[in-house]
Amino acid sequence: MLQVEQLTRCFGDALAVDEVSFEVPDGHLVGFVGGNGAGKTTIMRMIMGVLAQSSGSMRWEGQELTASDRRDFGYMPEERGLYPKQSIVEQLAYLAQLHGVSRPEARDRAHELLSRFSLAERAKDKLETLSLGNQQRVQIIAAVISRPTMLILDEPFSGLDPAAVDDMVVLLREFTAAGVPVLFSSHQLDLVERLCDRIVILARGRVVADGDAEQLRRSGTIRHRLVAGTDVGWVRDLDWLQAIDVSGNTAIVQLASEADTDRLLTEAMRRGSVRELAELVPSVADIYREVTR
Ligand SMILES: Nc1ncnc2c1ncn2[C@@H]1O[C@H](COP(=O)(O)OP(=O)(O)OP(=O)(O)O)[C@@H](O)[C@H]1O
Repeated sequence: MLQVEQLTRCFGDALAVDEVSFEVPDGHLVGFVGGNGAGKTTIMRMIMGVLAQSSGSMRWEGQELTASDRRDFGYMPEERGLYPKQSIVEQLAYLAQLHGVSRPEARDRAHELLSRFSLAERAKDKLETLSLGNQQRVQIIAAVISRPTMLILDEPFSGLDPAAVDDMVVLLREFTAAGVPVLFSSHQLDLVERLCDRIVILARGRVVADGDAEQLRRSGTIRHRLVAGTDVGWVRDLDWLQAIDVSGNTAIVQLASEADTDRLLTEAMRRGSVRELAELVPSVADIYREVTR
């Protein structure tokens, strides 16, 4: 498990990361979201030791995170790091060899991963001859080829087509199933909501929400939709609820308490037939907008 505690980073007078704490438990996929400049890349760089923290600490398996621990981490940096003019399979195999994998085994792994990402035919090509999305697939392979103990991936899904996203999801799930903690950043909130065991939302260098998708969604403002057999304009006259949107026989309302659901249903039935009274739980994207405002 990786634990980040009170991590802070200043650039001159600017506070880029402000006392950030969160955990990436073993076997968990943690999604890191936040607007441009929220601090995601800076935090990942500090975890990887590329950038020093101004204060705070990081722990790995309960002990202070060391350079030796980090050598076994797989990292996909924002500034993608491979050589454009070198053969793909050669540089992937070389990366695995740097981690002590024998040359034949390293080449086998490279070929296997390339074929999983539908790039078997391009193995001997130079990286720069691939499309950007396919280069991205190779960057992902580079992060995982040495079978890391932890994965830190800075926007690994950006630029991938839906098939590559699916391949990537399967791959990440294999790592988490083996107990590896995975932290990745993304702006694709639907994907984060669907995939992650835990979501950490950052705004202006601070953690503004942290939990699983269900916890986050339940923490937001829950509204109700009432659909009646006739016009529901009368909802606007009730002073114990907030009418958000009323149109014809449908109204979206915000109730002060759970008990008011029964009250609204009774009121609606007194006035005619009720077709639907449903809870509208916000999506993670709604929560994101609410907490990063
Ligand atoms: N080397 C640096 N020197 C000065 N300021 C920096 C440096 N690196 C990052 N920052 C500042 O730190 C803040 C956080 O930037 P960071 O790149 O971590 O954000 P991010 O959440 O990864 O954003 P994005 O989604 O755009 O990639 C920004 O205000 C940025 O300008």
